Amino acid sequence: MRVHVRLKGSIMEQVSVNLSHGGTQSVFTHQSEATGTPMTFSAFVPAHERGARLPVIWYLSGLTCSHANVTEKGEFRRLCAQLGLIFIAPDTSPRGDGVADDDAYDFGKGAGFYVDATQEPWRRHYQMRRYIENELPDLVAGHLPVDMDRQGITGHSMGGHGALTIALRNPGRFRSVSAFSPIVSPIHCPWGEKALGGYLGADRDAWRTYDACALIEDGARLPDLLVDQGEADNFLESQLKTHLLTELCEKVGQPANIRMQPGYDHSYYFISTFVDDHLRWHAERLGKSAR
Ligand SMILES: N[C@@H](CCC(=O)N[C@@H](CS)C(=O)NCC(=O)O)C(=O)O
Repeated sequence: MRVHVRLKGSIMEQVSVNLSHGGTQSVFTHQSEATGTPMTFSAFVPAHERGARLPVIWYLSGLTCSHANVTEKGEFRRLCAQLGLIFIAPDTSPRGDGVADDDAYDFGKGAGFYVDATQEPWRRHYQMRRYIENELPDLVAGHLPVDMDRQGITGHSMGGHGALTIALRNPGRFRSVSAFSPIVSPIHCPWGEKALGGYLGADRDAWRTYDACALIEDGARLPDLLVDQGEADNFLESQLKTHLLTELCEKVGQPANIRMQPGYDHSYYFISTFVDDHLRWHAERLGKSAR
């Protein structure tokens, strides 16, 4: 079934829709003004009464991912249906033949790092901050039954970095913030140095607004924070460096529940194990659904 939904002059195409746990799991595409490309995202909407508006969780994915990874492997739908949470999963970069790319998995397509690129050849299409912070919320608010006063944000790895930095830069927008194995300080790890250097140029001061630890050091705060991190994650020591966030939160009095989980790795087996905890944690802070 393909449905064209037209609103406010924009067209969002429903590429697929499947009934699941009584709600609808859809995939949508639309032409993005921010990236200048078609963009795809998935949306789970629980069963709800006509006219009801439900709280929304934004889930930002990690390196190499599209909307599909968490949609297929995240195991979030049963509890989202029970708790009445809409779950939105965007893509991680612009896509298409005319979009600049790199052979490496950690730069270019699938690795947008949720920044607005300023450098060539990236700046034309790699405008993921503007897309995630502004364009997609406006589109979703206009088309789906979301209550934009009850938003939570989470993400995995590069997407955990995205969730933390977007929440820190937009105080008051998100009532709940969490992350799975986030990159807590891209300024201090090879993935981040490569991406921020490539997309933003050599001036490291320009990177700080894309670094959760730097934003907290510069005074930004979250309502509170839940993080789960596997202790058997291959990327923990070299890239994720969870201890930097733990120590900083303690130092500046930022409330945070940062949990190290013995034996768990970086995969969706880990995420799907703890996703229920995160959804309940968000639901507690987003209040009861009106349904
Ligand atoms: N082993 C991966 C490294 C990248 C990776 O682990 N990506 C994580 C996010 S940082 C992921 O979610 N991958 C997709 C999946 O597991 O479905 C590769 O080289 O492609």
